[in-house]
Amino acid sequence: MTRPPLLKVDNLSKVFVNHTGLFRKTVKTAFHPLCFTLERGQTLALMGDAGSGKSSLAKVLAGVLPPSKGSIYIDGEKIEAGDYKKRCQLIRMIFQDPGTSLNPRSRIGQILEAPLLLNTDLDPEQREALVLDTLRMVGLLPDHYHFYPQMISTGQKHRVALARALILSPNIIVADEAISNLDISVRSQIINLLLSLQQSLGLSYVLVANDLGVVRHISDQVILMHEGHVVEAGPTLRVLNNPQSEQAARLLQSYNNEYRWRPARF
Ligand SMILES: Nc1ncnc2c1ncn2[C@@H]1O[C@H](COP(=O)(O)OP(=O)(O)OP(=O)(O)O)[C@@H](O)[C@H]1O
Repeated sequence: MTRPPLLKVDNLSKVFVNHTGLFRKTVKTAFHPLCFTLERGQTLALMGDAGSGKSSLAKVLAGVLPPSKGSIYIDGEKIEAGDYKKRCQLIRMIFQDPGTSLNPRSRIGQILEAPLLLNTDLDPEQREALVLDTLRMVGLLPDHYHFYPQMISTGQKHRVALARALILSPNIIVADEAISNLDISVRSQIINLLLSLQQSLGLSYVLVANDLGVVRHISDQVILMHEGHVVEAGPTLRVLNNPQSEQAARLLQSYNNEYRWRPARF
């Protein structure tokens, strides 16, 4: 029997309904029904112009937002919307600005311990050992356990955010433009770290990306979005080098104009 894909998304959609008065509401479709699969150890980049639905899709995948319709399967098993405990052991999210998503009043050790307290039965010693291992895995020192977020650099904050996502050993990490605002050298270090973790742990990534250089360098598949619709999807090099529609070509052209990043070696 063939193994199911690691991630299968089936007719997933998101509509925001906001009540603006007693009998009034606004309805906004963030993304229309879409389907895709992602294999183990592979990276999918979500690209598209502002408001095309990338962040909403990332949040629905990670369980931060409930879907309006459709299903998500991991390893062939359907993930139910309310099953947070199971979902966060399979799929974890790094938010748009990891710097501000770290509580300034908590030490790094406490920040990393929090998901373990909520989701595992590990005792304090086991939790501390796992936190220290995870700090090491992302290139931080045991001493960082006692630091507060404001005592470390932006690049180190990104490493902490990555450690927090990794600590429950998920199969998939979803990152919402988590690397786009970094300066070039820090960005290269984080990208290299993501790639080496992917190789050693067999992780899969779904990355909301706004830089063609990054997408070309790290992703295997791309989904191009516009106004909540998938304009084009497929293997990265095929989509970037040979877009099949005028709309996809136009979208890529706008990224070309903003091209900023090239892989660098450290
Ligand atoms: N909570 C919300 N309530 C209502 N509409 C929303 C909400 N969040 C997002 N939207 C709308 O859904 C659409 C998709 O937004 P989303 O943030 O997913 O797009 P995006 O591609 O990530 O954009 P950006 O690159 O600017 O972050 C937009 O029109 C946005 O205004």
